[in-house]
Amino acid sequence: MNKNIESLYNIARKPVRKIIGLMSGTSLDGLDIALCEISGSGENTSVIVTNFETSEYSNEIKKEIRTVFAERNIDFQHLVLLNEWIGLLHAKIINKVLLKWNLKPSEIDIIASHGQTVMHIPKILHRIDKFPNATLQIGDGDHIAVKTGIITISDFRQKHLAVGGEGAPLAAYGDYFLFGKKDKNRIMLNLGGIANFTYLPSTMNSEEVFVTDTGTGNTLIDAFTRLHFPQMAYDKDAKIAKKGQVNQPLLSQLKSDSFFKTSFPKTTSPELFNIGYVQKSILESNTNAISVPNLLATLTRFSAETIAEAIEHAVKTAGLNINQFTIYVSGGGMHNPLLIKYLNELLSCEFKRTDELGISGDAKEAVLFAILANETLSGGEAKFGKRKGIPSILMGKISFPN
Ligand SMILES: Nc1ncnc2c1ncn2[C@@H]1O[C@H](COP(=O)(O)OP(=O)(O)OP(=O)(O)O)[C@@H](O)[C@H]1O
Ligand SMILES: CC(=O)N[C@H]1[C@@H]2OC[C@@H](O2)[C@@H](O)[C@@H]1O[C@H](C)C(=O)O
Repeated sequence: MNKNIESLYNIARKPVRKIIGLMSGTSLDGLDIALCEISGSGENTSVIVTNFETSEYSNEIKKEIRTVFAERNIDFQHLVLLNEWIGLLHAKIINKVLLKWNLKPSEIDIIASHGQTVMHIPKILHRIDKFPNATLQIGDGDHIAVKTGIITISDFRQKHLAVGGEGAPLAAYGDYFLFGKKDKNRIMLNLGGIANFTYLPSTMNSEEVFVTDTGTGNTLIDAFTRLHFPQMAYDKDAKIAKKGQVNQPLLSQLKSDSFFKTSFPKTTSPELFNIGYVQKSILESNTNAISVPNLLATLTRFSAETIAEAIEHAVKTAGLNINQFTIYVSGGGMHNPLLIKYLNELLSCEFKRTDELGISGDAKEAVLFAILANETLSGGEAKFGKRKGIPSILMGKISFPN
């Protein structure tokens, strides 16, 4: 037997697997690295996150990615170069972090790499009949495997597309395995660049579980902060937005896009929610004179209202009331006090962070990819029915170090 297949077989049979989950999201803030000790699979999965770190991207890295990120007209050579460069970069970051954590690569079983999304275009975004839903994550897994010496599972989203999904959100699988609990109605709300939530009903019926994006989370707030204050990555602690007032005509215009009327599950990306989207809404609502604090307050309210309305809709459709739920928040937006204040005003239920369930909200997405890799290796029993958004499939491609 090929030695790599033998290692894979042995890892799959281990009682506890050490899996590094990697996530670099749409905010381009850095690479999240979560070292997880995972045992079991499916509903019997349990995880201990032993180490977590975000390796901040330098301005050079952010600039390189932004030249292609969500852009329709790019230098094609640059994209091809970045695919290799990001793979090498992620491998270098892992090797450095392992040294810092005093761990040898041979102590790690698997790396689960999400890669860097550069374009996410479901049919509702590209609207070209003959083409399917599409998404692209770059940073090839082979580079990571070869440069770290660790078997790497990557490119999770393509399988979801192959069975008719939109390639995202994938959070529901891990959310259900880790946080689903009989007799507890839970919403797992991730406030990333794009916001999404997983609906976990107290029945624990996997066929009722679903996940959907709701629209923008932090991406527009970040984009306009950077546009007006190029030295700032984001509006830390909402210092600027807190000084502003919500502009109602602009808010109504922002909320008028057909995305918000599309049924669940749905996904979106900065291909839709970008600076141009807001500038068009400003023109159409005749609010050109809006101040920067008022604009940031309005964009924050836009995120909050669209999230709250999507959650209310899901809960009402199930014949339940929001006060029967606890919302567990994760993602960088949980640190934005104005966004959290608005969400609290709009949704009359208990809010907590996923930290209270044992997984830090900053680490959650990286952990979720470790869970997907664990399923690919040792799971595959969980059944979610035949629904489009959460098909019962295993995802990821396997790269061997040699
Ligand atoms: N102290 C803070 N105050 C306000 N906003 C914050 C704070 N800390 C983090 N954020 C927000 O969180 C963002 C980073 O979030 P996160 O790392 O979850 O994004 P991501 O993983 O790239 O997103 P996605 O889930 O869409 O892929 C920052 O760009 C900023 O908008
Ligand atoms: C294509 C892509 O990278 N989508 C991300 C992004 O960030 C949040 C939201 O948009 C979500 O759909 C997804 O990531 C999470 C991890 C997911 O798939 O569940």
